[in-house]
Amino acid sequence: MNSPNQNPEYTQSRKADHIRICLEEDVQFHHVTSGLESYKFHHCCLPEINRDDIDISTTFLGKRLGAPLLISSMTGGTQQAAMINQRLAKVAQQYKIAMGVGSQRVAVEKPQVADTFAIRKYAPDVLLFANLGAVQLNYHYGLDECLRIIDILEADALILHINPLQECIQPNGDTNFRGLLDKIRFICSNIAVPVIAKEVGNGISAVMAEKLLGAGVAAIDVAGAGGTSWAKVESERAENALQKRLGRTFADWGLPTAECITSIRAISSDVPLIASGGLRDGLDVAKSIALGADIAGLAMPFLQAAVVSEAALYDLVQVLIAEINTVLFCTGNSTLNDLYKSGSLRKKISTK
Ligand SMILES: NC(=O)C1=CN([C@@H]2O[C@H](COP(=O)(O)OP(=O)(O)OC[C@H]3O[C@@H](n4cnc5c(N)ncnc54)[C@H](OP(=O)(O)O)[C@@H]3O)[C@@H](O)[C@H]2O)C=CC1
Ligand SMILES: Cc1cc2nc3c(=O)[nH]c(=O)nc-3n(C[C@H](O)[C@H](O)[C@H](O)COP(=O)(O)O)c2cc1C
Ligand SMILES: C=C(C)CCOP(=O)(O)OP(=O)(O)O
Ligand SMILES: [Mg+2]
Repeated sequence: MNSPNQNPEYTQSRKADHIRICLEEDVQFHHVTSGLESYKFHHCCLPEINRDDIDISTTFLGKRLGAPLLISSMTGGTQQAAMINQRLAKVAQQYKIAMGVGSQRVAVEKPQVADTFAIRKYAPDVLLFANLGAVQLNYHYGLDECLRIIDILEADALILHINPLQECIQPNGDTNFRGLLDKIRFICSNIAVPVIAKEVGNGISAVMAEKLLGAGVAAIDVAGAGGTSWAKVESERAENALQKRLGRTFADWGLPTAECITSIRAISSDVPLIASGGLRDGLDVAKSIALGADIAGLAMPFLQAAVVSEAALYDLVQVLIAEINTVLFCTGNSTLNDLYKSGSLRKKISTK
């Protein structure tokens, strides 16, 4: 008999739990922040540019984006998830921003739900990321499964998410992480699309980024601490007091997003770098870019808008774009590259 964590119905119901818990419970970090609030842009009173001339387009992994934004990997596998993915894909296409889907393990275990991830038809021009837990490579998954999930999405890249803390708290979580770097290396050298290594809200350090890049990973999504806490989410799913307590104890564990961005950019000037984890507005996005990220991902804000309506998603992206443009205007920069090079972002002196 299958253990619960290899049971397709169990995986599918976990996907539904994740959406419900994220929307209904307070699962944000409380005591650790993204670190972005410690930075402030230096205001420029005379920008000497026309706001209409500002250009926030960029290129990531060879594809042109209208703005440096990513809808972070979230969902798939249920009817509600299909609706969410469809809405997200349409807004991504409208604004030419990047998008990831949630872990496609459920589609491997239960092929009937593969179509809940099949969003290419709604987003023909969008940079799309497939998604799988790296740990599955220790649980009978290999090249075939990776190729299958890339194919479902006609994805431009494959995200391997790395989530040791979440798997520790998750009832029946997959916690054998032994030897994964070599398995990631094998996948990287045997598939045609780039592989992105991504955490889920606890951050990737410079040391680990270096190892992952050495294994052939093409890009890093830091998914740092300060936003959605997956220890809290899984603690809400706890089946006993120990699991509940474990989730509480580690609710605020991880490396803040700002720290991950600066430390990884310091060891590599050219690694394609995604900032995410606790980014909540266009100011956070602009700060991330100024710190060295190429694009910035948000999960929770997109989920909250997606369950309201497609119109709410259009509103959200418009606001994010207006906020990024306003930062560029009020710092006197016309492009994202100018912003990065300008030194407009300063670390605030602690007043404590
Ligand atoms: N670490 C955690 O995850 C904790 C979560 N909680 C949850 O908060 C709710 C209310 O708690 P209660 O005991 O009535 O007391 P309070 O709401 O008065 O909070 C007591 C302490 O817990 C912190 N806290 C409250 N909510 C959270 C949260 N969601 N995440 C992290 N820290 C939090 C508060 O810090 P601040 O207000 O500065 O964030 C405060 O220091 C309960 O649902 C409880 O499960 C409670 C304690 C710890
Ligand atoms: C409902 C939901 C489901 C998620 N599922 C996945 C997933 O399957 N794979 C993954 O890599 N990350 C997943 N994430 C994590 C996000 O991509 C992101 O790394 C994390 O939530 C931190 O970003 P945030 O603070 O903007 O929410 C999920 C997030 C949400 C809100
Ligand atoms: C939800 C997040 C943040 C990552 C994936 O969680 P799961 O552990 O539920 O994903 P799979 O095992 O189904 O890949
Ligand atoms: Mg998992």
